[in-house]
Amino acid sequence: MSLTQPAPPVRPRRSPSKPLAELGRRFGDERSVLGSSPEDVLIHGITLNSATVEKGDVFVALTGRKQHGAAFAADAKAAGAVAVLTDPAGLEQAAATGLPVVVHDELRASLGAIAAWLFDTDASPIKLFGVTGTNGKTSMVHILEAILTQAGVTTGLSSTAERHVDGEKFTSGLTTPETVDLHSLIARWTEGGAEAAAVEVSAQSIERHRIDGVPFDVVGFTNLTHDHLDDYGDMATYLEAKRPLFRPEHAKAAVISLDSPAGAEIAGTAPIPVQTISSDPAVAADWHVEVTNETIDGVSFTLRRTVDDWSVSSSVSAIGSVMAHNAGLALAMLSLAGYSEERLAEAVADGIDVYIPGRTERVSGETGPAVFVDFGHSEDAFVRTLDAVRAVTPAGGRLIFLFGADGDRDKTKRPLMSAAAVDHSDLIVITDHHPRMEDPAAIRAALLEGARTRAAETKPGFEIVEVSPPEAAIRKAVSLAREGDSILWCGPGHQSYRDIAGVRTAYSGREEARAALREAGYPPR
Ligand SMILES: CC(=O)N[C@H]1[C@@H](OP(=O)(O)OP(=O)(O)OC[C@H]2O[C@@H](n3ccc(=O)[nH]c3=O)[C@H](O)[C@@H]2O)O[C@H](CO)[C@@H](O)[C@@H]1O[C@H](C)C(=O)N[C@@H](C)C(=O)N[C@H](CCC(=O)O)C(=O)O
Ligand SMILES: Nc1ncnc2c1ncn2[C@@H]1O[C@H](COP(=O)(O)OP(=O)(O)OP(=O)(O)O)[C@@H](O)[C@H]1O
Repeated sequence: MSLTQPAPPVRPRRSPSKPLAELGRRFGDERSVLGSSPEDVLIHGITLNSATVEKGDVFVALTGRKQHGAAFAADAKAAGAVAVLTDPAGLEQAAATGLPVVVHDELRASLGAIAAWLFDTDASPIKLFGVTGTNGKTSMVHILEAILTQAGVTTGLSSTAERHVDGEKFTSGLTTPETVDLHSLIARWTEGGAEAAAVEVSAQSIERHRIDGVPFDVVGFTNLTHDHLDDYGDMATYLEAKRPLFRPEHAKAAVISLDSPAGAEIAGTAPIPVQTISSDPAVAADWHVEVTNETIDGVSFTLRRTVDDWSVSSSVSAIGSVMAHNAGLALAMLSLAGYSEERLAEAVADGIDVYIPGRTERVSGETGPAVFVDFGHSEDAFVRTLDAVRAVTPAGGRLIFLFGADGDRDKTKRPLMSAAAVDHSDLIVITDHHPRMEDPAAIRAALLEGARTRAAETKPGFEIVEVSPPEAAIRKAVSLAREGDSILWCGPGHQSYRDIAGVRTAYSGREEARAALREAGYPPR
């Protein structure tokens, strides 16, 4: 796949086949132009992007932020589209192609119903799990998948990192696919015989109608902490963007973590059955998670249900107490969905064996410093992952922290990220991440200022190094580290590119870290 093209949606192998006339009747208005024999035109797929059109598709031309999709209707026709579905603003350009055009006033808000009709999503027997929250969504859906697989359940997954179908892995574009792509994915899971699927649900996807018409059985809430304020302005607005997931039109029931203040707010107001979970024994909740051991290979925990004192002890092969909490939340969601306690306990009796791509992922081998690559890009994620790595760093070992910040994203979090870095590590290396259209030196300068201010206040003499580009920064971090030290690199996670001035350049933080270790004489994992 090209780095600049959208990831192609996952489609069912047996394409749907529905008459254009029915699409027009159900969803079009009087301005629609269906041509002379719409009963004979069959729709076999649907897409929002001209670059991913296949023969027989209806092309959805939406009003975008930058442009109108109808500008690409001719490209869609050339690629095999048989009709265009658009809003009134797109009608003229769409009709100019000579293709039949179905017009709908509130197009984005009706795409869920349209996709559910085309893919028969309502008839899918799959148990659907959705997870939202600022941090932990990707980790959660991979943990849900791991537990279900260990319980013998055939499973699908949709995360920021990957989509999983029938044992096959597909590249993700958006965290939560566009509406029509999500319904298409559910159709593919259904066709492959999946019994359950776990879907990561971003706040952006809720408000942009991407999960419309998707009947979640149980949804989970991890936390709400400072991020995305470029999109939402303040935390109250950000919370409002998450809230609709916990309404009957989207979900039948929910498990909500009380570990951030927004949890109690959502749990107290959600008009669906809700259970709560906390890692604080002093907080009243339906479930409690207690961490019992942390090692470099993972974390052990006990999950206990308040009502009957039922408990299960297990471990998860990912480091940090947050991963124990994520595993507890996942088990509580599965229990609420109807999986029996016996089945769940048996599934996790030998631990939860999960690989979460680029989340506190260890890339170092048996010798040299322990090196972890992570996707964290917020203050809370920094604190949690730094503490997780600290807990598995041998006594006397230093924790070296390498990080950058996203360009063109919430700038207000930069000083907070730097302060967290100073507070929770022993030495920091500031570098670049995705500068996007910003000047990378200016982003580093903001991070440096935040770090120097915090260090001057609380840790005089604290060592701060600035190195650009990140390929050089990770080598610098490795050169500074000794046996027994740990290096945590937050930012690149699972990704295989960097966005520099709007151009995606091939690049993998995990591979750069492995190369840096190899060059230093430490065979990596
Ligand atoms: C702000 C936002 O949500 N933007 C989304 C939106 O883009 P847009 O409105 O700017 O689209 P546009 O470029 O004006 O184009 C208009 C229409 O023309 C179509 N088009 C465009 C070009 C072309 O060659 N052919 C074509 O058909 C586009 O598909 C689109 O439908 O519609 C596009 C097509 O579906 C999305 O790819 C794009 O997501 C962008 C990539 C994005 O970054 N979204 C972020 C905010 C997002 O949703 N993030 C969350 C996760 C956040 C997190 O947890 O960190 C997510 O769920 O991924
Ligand atoms: N429950 C949690 N609470 C706080 N931090 C967490 C939690 N689970 C994972 N993290 C950390 O948060 C960061 C992001 O993790 P993850 O990718 O699972 O979350 P996410 O919600 O999918 O984020 P994104 O939307 O950015 O992909 C990582 O640093 C990870 O180690």
